Amino acid sequence: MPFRLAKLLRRPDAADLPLATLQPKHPGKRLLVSLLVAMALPAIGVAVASLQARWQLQQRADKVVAQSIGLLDQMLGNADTSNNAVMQLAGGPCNDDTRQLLQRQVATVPFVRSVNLVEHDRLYCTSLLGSTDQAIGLEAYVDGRLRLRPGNATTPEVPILVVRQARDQRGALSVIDGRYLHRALQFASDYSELYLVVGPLYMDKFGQVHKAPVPPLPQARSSIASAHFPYTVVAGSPEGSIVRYLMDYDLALLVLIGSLGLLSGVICYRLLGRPASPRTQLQGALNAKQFEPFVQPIVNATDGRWSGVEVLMRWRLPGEGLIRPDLFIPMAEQTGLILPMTRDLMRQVAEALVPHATELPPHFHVGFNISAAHCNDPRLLDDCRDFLARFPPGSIELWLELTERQLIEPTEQTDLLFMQLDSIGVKVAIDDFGIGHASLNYLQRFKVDALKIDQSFIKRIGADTLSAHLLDTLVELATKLEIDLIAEGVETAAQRDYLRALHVRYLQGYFFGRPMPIGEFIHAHRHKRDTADHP
Ligand SMILES: Nc1nc2c(ncn2[C@@H]2O[C@@H]3COP(=O)(O)O[C@H]4[C@@H](O)[C@H](n5cnc6c(=O)[nH]c(N)nc65)O[C@@H]4COP(=O)(O)O[C@H]3[C@H]2O)c(=O)[nH]1
Repeated sequence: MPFRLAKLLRRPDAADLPLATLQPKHPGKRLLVSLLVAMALPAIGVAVASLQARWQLQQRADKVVAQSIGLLDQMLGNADTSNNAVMQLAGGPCNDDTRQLLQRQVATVPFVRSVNLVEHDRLYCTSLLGSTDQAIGLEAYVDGRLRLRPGNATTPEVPILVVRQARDQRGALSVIDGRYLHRALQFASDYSELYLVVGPLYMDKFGQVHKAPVPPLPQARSSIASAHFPYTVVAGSPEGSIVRYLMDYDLALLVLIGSLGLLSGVICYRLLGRPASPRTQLQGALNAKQFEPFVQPIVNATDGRWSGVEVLMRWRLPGEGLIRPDLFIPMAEQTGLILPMTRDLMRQVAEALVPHATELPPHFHVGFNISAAHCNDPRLLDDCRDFLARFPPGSIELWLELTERQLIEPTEQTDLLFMQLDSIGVKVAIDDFGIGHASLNYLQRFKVDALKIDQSFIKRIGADTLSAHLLDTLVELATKLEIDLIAEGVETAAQRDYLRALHVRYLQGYFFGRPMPIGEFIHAHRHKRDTADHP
């Protein structure tokens, strides 16, 4: 099998594995968000409509109270006029002339039903009956001026409002018919109540008089006390009036808003069900710090000691576990996100390794994979400089491994970058060497410190003579160019022995250790050092 084909079979092309399949699934969250969106619009709509209804009812109540007060003050003012007109008769005889004068007031003054004279708190002359003798019940008059009654002896079913005027022991009483009062309270709408309150009694909008406290009117309440007489007019709406108002006037609008809310919830549910773009997913994962470094030991072939690590990125996706890099690295390279992802990886590795730098052998290799995009990004130099600066001098060697997944176009800029990297001591290795045609170009163009022999060559050790020859040739090439060799994918003792015999300097593979979190690596390294266990 040609090597390139073998390589493709070993590692599926990430472009064929849509990143969307890696998307975390949160059906509950999706439903919840959609429900919230579906409810948001109706909730706002109902809140606005309620506010508007409340405002309209309040405006209406204020207006109605002012209108009623205006009309009632006018009626009571008329009664006062009648009282004034007959005051000089109070205490005098109640003869036909007196009665005629009283009746004249009734006939000429609007709203006044009867006019009466009082002496020593007893009614002794009325426009209706002439002479009489009745106690007026002064204590029932509010401020000695006004008395609301559900009815009297003449018309027990019809409420009356008595307006009193008195001087010394004499006085006049003018009576306003309750039916006029009732008219003044008819401005109230279906959604509100309107009360005329006189002392402990009140009249409602139906003309009924009640001896009880005014019922609570919690919504759109308005009340005005007359400036001229001891009474108050109260308007307001009982609990539930706003809902009734909305149902009567805004039902169609509310149904429309509800339907729009439902529609937006359905749209939201479908949108949330759509996979996010790979870039969005990767960016989200980067923001959520879901990429983390694993390290795989690189072994010195001669003595079996761990002389370095290759840093391999892992994506810890909630609900999915660890994701292999070949499922997301190609997309990260295509979107350019590989640059910030690698920067973050370098930061994490430095943070985790620096505290243990003294435990590691001197010039410990730390290798990062870099892509074509890095080679056109001048910040790579700063990132490498920052990384090295965090370690004690001489404690580590920073290696950059170039792959062929995306071809590096050699330009003046890349030449300069590689020169600068070399000047700060960064080593460059060509990854997966031997399987792609660009490897040799890289070798010619860039100053390369090491070649990593691709795993496919190692796997075939002992399988056929052609592979053995190819491997020998690679080793010969590296020796001639005075470049270090690293063999990756070493899985058996036979492979190790073969590579040792060829004087390949560094070995990497499951035979020595799988990629692992840095904490685990430090632990394993200590154990190896203390037990001198070198396979
Ligand atoms: N069968 C077998 N496999 C072995 C053995 N020893 C090591 N491996 C695997 O071989 C791969 C070696 O890394 P690579 O060739 O640079 O290939 C890497 C590298 O090209 C890329 N990659 C990983 N991390 C990064 C990164 O941070 N940046 C970039 N640009 N690429 C990365 O993803 C590729 C795959 O990485 P991994 O899945 O970690 O796979 C790793 C490692 O787990 C072995 O004995 N047998």
